[in-house]
Amino acid sequence: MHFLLNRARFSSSSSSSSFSSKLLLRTLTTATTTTTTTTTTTIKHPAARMAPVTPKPPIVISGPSGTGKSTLLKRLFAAHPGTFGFSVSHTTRLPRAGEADGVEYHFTTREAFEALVAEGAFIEHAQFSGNCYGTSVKAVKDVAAKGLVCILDIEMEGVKQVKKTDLNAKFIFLKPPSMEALKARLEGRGTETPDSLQKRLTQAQKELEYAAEPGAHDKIIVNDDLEAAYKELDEYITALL
Ligand SMILES: Nc1ncnc2c1ncn2[C@@H]1O[C@H](COP(=O)(O)OP(=O)(O)OP(=O)(O)O)[C@@H](O)[C@H]1O
Repeated sequence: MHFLLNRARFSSSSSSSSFSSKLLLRTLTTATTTTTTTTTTTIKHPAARMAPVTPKPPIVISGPSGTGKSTLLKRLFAAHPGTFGFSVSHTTRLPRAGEADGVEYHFTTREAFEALVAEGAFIEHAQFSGNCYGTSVKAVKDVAAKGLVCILDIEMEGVKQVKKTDLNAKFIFLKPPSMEALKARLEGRGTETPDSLQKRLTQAQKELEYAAEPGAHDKIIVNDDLEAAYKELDEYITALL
């Protein structure tokens, strides 16, 4: 549940109140699903002779709580309007007034939700305030199918789950300059109790150890100077696009 709550905090500072945006699962792709085989064997229309568009991979950004993921992603989204798409999460909670199935969420029963869990449909799922929430692999692919790029802002366990899927994601790790700086940022954000601060710092240590494993991530960015970190992130993602 820890990582989902993190996303909830992110969302509270964003314009949307839906859980789907809290998870920040967004598909970054410009592609259709046309394959090379199809285009070389069946095309007749001139447009179809063009080189097939390569699907852009979802981009997973992870890093300890307080390292600056939300800060950098907000800036990235603002700088590239129309590039990123939001995935729609599943939830067992009832729709609120104005919420439509398939828009804010895929509203589902607990039985249906558990069936999806059993078949391994979710990248991550958790309970929050008595309701289940989950982000499915299909939800990420659905955004990609709309011609948008997906960013998944998740923690270490989510990263490991994504690696088990066929999403072919790219993994960026945002690293704090030091544990002291991380602690200062979390304290400065004013969102933590002494207990939650300690939990986040303990978890941060685990994330840093995982990130040190060879091949855990495709790109590691140290968020020391915010401008420099943003530039590095923007350049890396732009190159992927
Ligand atoms: N390079 C930086 N230098 C100093 N402060 C920073 C820097 N980057 C982010 N911050 C500040 O650190 C705090 C934590 O950043 P942010 O909330 O973006 O972290 P996060 O990784 O999204 O955390 P969580 O995973 O808990 O959502 C914020 O108050 C932010 O303004």
